[in-house]
Amino acid sequence: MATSEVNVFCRQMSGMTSYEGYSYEDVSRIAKSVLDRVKCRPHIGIICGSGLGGLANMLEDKEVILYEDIEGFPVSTGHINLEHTWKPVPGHAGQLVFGWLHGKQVVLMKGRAHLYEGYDVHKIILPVRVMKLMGVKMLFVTNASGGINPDYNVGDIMIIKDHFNMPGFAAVNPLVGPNDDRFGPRFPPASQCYSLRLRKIVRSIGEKLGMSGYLREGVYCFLGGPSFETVTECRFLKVAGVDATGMSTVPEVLVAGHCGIEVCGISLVTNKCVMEYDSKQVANHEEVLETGEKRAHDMQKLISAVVGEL
Ligand SMILES: O=P(O)(O)O[C@@H]1C[C@H](O)[C@@H](CO)O1
Ligand code: HPA
Repeated sequence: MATSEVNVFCRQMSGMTSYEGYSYEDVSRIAKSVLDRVKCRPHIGIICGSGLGGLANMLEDKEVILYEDIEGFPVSTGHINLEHTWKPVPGHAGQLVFGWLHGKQVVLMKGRAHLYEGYDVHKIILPVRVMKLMGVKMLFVTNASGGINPDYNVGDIMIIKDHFNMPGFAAVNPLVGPNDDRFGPRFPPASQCYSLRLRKIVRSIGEKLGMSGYLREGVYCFLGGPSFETVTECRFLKVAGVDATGMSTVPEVLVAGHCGIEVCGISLVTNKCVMEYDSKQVANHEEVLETGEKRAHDMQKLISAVVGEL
């Protein structure tokens, strides 16, 4: 039985109607069609969060493919503004950029899709499985987040040591659906998603680069968005042991871990979450982008130095 037939069978058996995943054969075809268009053979993948795509400028011998030219790739949905004009989500371009970084072949995602755009979680993670079948062994995932930990400051760089998959409580998990063992096991562990080896390298290089004052290690929480959190939600996350919260990353990390890619997650704390009921402070995407711009250079310096060390 072909995998696509297995998928149909599983759906019929379980009464599922909403599974929108891609079969192993689909992903193989897409990976091959991408590799056919570039010379690069990447071993390292990088996913750039809001405002952090500037890392692409550091690549040499760049080759760029637009997401819209790749079968199945999610494109940024944007929004209609008050002049009734369509605008892409600021900070989220849609380019797959191949090239060399410190002598290593890398593939970089400039922009990613999010649940809040309306995409099914299986669509969001397609690029990670495509990376796997292109030969990627290590993945760096970055994002912008709001600081929950009261000791954190705007501009802090947090090495992710663990995550809290809040939508996972309602079975919003990219591994829901028929499992194909060629990707990974049915019931994968999630307690070691973030490589201790890579965390140590990032920390030691960050220290050498003089970043100790704003380099942290903590827990990232994934929420669906697009609304920022209420005060009560932020207080709940603090009690749960969360240090910073955002709207991405966890689906990609779960899928990378499932298929044996070593993962490193780095989060830029772009704003402080509102923890007081009578506060006049409000979270907003402009602040996220502004902090992203200010710290983009440091984030790029850190990731490129780590890649150089590998
Ligand atoms: O792709 P990331 O997680 O960096 O994007 C962040 C989270 C939301 O999409 C948006 C909120 O400002 O930026
Ligand atoms: O405060 C925030 N909350 C959720 N997502 C975010 N992304 C950047 N900042 C935030």
